[in-house]
Formats: sequence, structure tokens, C-alpha cells
Amino acid sequence: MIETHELTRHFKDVRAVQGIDLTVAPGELVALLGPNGAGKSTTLRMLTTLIAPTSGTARVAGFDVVRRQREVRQRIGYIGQGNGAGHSQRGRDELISQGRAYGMKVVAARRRAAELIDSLGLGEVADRTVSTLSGGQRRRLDIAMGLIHAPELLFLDEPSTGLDPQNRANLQEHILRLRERHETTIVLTTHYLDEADSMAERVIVIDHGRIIADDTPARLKTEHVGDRIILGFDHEVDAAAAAASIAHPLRRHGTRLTISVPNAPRLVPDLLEDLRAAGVPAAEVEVRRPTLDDVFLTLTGRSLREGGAAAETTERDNALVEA
Ligand SMILES: Nc1ncnc2c1ncn2[C@@H]1O[C@H](COP(=O)(O)OP(=O)(O)OP(=O)(O)O)[C@@H](O)[C@H]1O
Repeated sequence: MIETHELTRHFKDVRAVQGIDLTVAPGELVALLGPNGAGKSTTLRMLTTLIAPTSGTARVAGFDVVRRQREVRQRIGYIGQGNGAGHSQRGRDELISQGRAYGMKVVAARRRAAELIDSLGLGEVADRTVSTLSGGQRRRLDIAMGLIHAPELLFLDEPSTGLDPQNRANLQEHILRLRERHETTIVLTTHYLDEADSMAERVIVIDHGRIIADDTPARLKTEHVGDRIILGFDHEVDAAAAAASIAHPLRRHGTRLTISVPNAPRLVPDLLEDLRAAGVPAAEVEVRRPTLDDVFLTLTGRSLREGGAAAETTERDNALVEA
């Protein structure tokens, strides 16, 4: 569905995108994750023919983005960061006009608008003037606009930025449902770690215009960071004795041990039992599973949250229990 080779875009001396090789198969849901200024939007704008690459090539839906712009545009939907929908028309009419702009017959545009209003839960608001809609409703209408011509491939640039957590969750659910129904390939950009983690099967981490990792969220976390088990003991001498009996890599700080393991929840029961059998039972245990931010931190030495890159607090799987 998408194939790029050394895709590059410079703005004077800013190297926004530096040689991206990317393949996206039909039906995939891919999230481009990276801090502000990483080059996500610029990549999307090249793939949607809005700007030309400085060098390199990209084929989207089977056509070259520079030489066959019209063919590419007919096959894709693009929902940018701004608000596409106008203000004075009713949502339903906006949708129908958009369909007409894509050359659809009025009957077909009406039918498709009705279908999207249904799939995106816009039933109650479709007949209201766009200017009266809430942020979340507007964003869903934007998505319907991008889908009116039934594109094979949908690009969403930060679809949920600016929405409150409830509206964001709601929008994510709609995107997932929509994808199930219409089998659309979806590429979205986000700087919300939880959004990339929960929605995408594949996360492409971009930093300084380059792809630095590309995998499922679970594999990114296991391969780049791994789990940690933190054990607390009543006395330092017990912690030292326990450390000597544990085969996994670990660090000791006084009465606490931090153990690095691939799959903590499965290891904890045996580990606790072994320590009890060895006469050095743990007093506390905490399992810490990595977030995509930990992955980014491991890869770059920086946090995605720095500089407000990702405002959302990601829930860590921290369970502090009495052992
Ligand atoms: N039209 C432009 N002219 C000059 N520089 C630009 C232009 N568009 C983007 N840039 C620069 O290119 C770099 C990449 O920007 P881009 O918008 O692609 O990042 P991003 O990852 O989408 O960030 P954000 O999450 O903030 O949208 C930034 O340094 C940006 O300032």
C-alpha cells in the first residue's frame, strides 16, 4: 500500500525527513510516534502529495506521489491537524459536498454520508450546524470527510490532539470500528504514547527525521527495555543473600533489588517461592512493565514527554503488594 525509498525532505537547512524506507501492507494500522518536530507530519504530507520530496521516492496505493498525484489522491483520505470541516453548513451537507468534490453522484454521496454518520456515531449531530459541534464531534466529522470517497488508505495527522481523554478514547474506538467495517489501511501520527500503544499493531518510532524502531508495541518494549521486578527486604543482609541466589541480571540498592527479566508476571511466583525456600523471603514486590516512553528513552537517551511531547501520563503496570 505504501513503499518509500530513501524519502527525504529538507526545508532550507532543516533536515525534516532524512531518508525514510517504509513499507505498509494493505489493512495495516500503523502509528508514527515521535516528539514534536521529528518529521511525522512532513512524512505524511509527502505521502499525501501535499509537498514534494527533496529526494527519494514513494509509491502510495500503487502510484508515484510525484508523477501520479491525481491517482494517489483519488485513493487516499487525509485528515490534517487543522479542522477540515467548514462552519455554516450542517455536518451531513458538508459530507455530501465533499463527496461531490470527489466526483461522486449525489445519490452515492448521500448514501455514503449516511453510512459514515452511522459508523462514526454522528447520528445525533449530523443535522446540526458544524460550528455548534464539540471538539470530539468535529474531529469525527473530519474523519468522515476524509472517508467519503471510500479511500483504500487513510492518513490521520494527530487525530486526537486537543481532545479530552474521554473524547480521545471515543474517537479511538470509532477509528478501530471503522477499520474493521471498511478494511481501510490506516496510518496515523501521534505523540500520545498510550494511543500508539493501544491502537496500532505496528509503531514506527521517528526521531530527527529518521526511523529508529519499527515493530509491534509489545516487541518494542520486550526487546528494547524488558520488565523489572523490584524486591524489598527488611534487612540489607537479606537483600545481599537473595541477590546471590538469583540468576537474572540485577542491581542492589540497600534493601532493594531491581531485577531485569523478559516476562515478570510469569516469573514472580517462582522467584518469591525460591527466596522463601532459601530463607530470605521478600517483604515487598513491585512489577514494573515498560512503556513506549521507556523504549524511546532507551533508544535516544531522551524522554518523549520532555518539552511537553506527550502530555498524557501512561499507566504503568505497577503493583505493589505484600509478599
Ligand atoms: N514548511 C516548513 N518550512 C520550514 N520548516 C518546516 C516546515 N514544515 C516543517 N518544518 C520543520 O521540519 C521539522 C519536522 O517537522 P514536522 O512538522 O514534520 O514534525 P512532526 O514530527 O510532525 O512534529 P509535531 O508533532 O510537532 O507535528 C521541524 O523542524 C519543522 O520545524
